[in-house]
Amino acid sequence: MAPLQVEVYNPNGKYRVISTKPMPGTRWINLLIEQDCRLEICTQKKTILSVEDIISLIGDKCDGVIGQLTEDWGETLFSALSRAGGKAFSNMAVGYNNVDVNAANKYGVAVGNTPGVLTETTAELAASLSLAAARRIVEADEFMRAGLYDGWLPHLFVGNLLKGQTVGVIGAGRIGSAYARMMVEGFKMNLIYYDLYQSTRLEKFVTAYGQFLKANGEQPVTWKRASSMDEVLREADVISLHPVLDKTTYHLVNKERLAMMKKEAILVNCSRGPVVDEVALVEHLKANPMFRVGLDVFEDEPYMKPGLGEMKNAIVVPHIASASKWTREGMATLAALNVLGKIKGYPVWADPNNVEPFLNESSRPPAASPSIVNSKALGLPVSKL
Ligand SMILES: NC(=O)C1=CN([C@@H]2O[C@H](COP(=O)(O)OP(=O)(O)OC[C@H]3O[C@@H](n4cnc5c(N)ncnc54)[C@H](O)[C@@H]3O)[C@@H](O)[C@H]2O)C=CC1
Ligand SMILES: O=C(O)C(=O)CO
Repeated sequence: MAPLQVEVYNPNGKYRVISTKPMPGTRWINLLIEQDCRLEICTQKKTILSVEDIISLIGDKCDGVIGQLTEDWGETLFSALSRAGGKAFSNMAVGYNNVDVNAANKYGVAVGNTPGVLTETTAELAASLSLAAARRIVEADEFMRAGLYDGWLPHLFVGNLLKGQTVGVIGAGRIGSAYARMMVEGFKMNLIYYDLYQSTRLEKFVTAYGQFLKANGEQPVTWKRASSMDEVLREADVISLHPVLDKTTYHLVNKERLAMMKKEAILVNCSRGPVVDEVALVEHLKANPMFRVGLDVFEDEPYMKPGLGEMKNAIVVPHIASASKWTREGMATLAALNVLGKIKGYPVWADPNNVEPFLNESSRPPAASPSIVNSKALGLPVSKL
């Protein structure tokens, strides 16, 4: 196999760090090279690197790797990294369903992710898809560009008014809660949510906003924590999916559950494709033309299941929910600092829900790894900062 193309920074650095892709911004590069890392960025023109590609990048000596959510980080890669002396890996993503954390534990490799910095950006895309679906923006845009508009008509592209409707959130963690707040405050929707845990902050937010509306003579918004996911599916007009992908959430939305939803409901997925049974979804879209979806993620990325691309009632975008400049640069910084922190023997940041101090460009980041998902399993020290 011919060696993959790489760009090398600080060739005489003591620690060899690989990034399997070029990432936005330069701060992450500077932070690594200032701390004695030789950085090799793979610049090969190939969107998804195979396990063999990554093994060849790791080579005989490698201290840490920054990788992507499209890569299969399992036993083979962690054993290769460990043989090369590596102790650190970070996904440039908050989701890490592409990583076998048990395999990483076996080889003593720390696994980093990038929470928080993408919360609002991802929630904003979910909100955009919700609005685009409710008001049929993509269909209307295509109609206009096709030269079909010949004058205003009372029935032209009639959609749904969100105000006063119910928004349903499944997985009310960081992103799900941020999305819920946007839809409740921005569009005065009532909230129903389902999560394994209670989201007290979210509940307090909706209560306070409802009181504010009431004090101003408006209809107050309401919230409800559902006791089952099915309750959300039956009651909500717009449903957005934000859980992690694991065994419990695989095909969470299947044929039976689609059938429970309102005929004119909107379903948004900015979590992971396999949370929805996409074949069942295509059938449901065909049978229910007023049901609409906004999808950022797909079961077999980069592919769509047959028929999905032809459905007028589906809006599809290529996994761009975290794609704002600030967020992507911040993700690169967090991923680099996860790897650097482990290499330098720094402790793990105590609160992965507050990574702001790492993102402030005018000061040095704390001497810690921002977010290591297997820190407990590896018994890593926690920062007291
Ligand atoms: N489309 C995109 O570009 C992006 C996708 N994501 C996806 O969004 C996911 C969530 O991210 P965060 O909000 O930061 O994570 P988080 O950990 O704060 O939230 C996930 C929530 O899902 C809940 N959950 C887990 N299992 C569940 C179940 N069976 N039923 C209902 N809820 C369940 C958890 O209790 C938690 O509150 C990531 O794991 C990732 O897969 C994240 C960022 C960008
Ligand atoms: O962070 C993630 O999990 C993504 O899907 C991309 O931002």
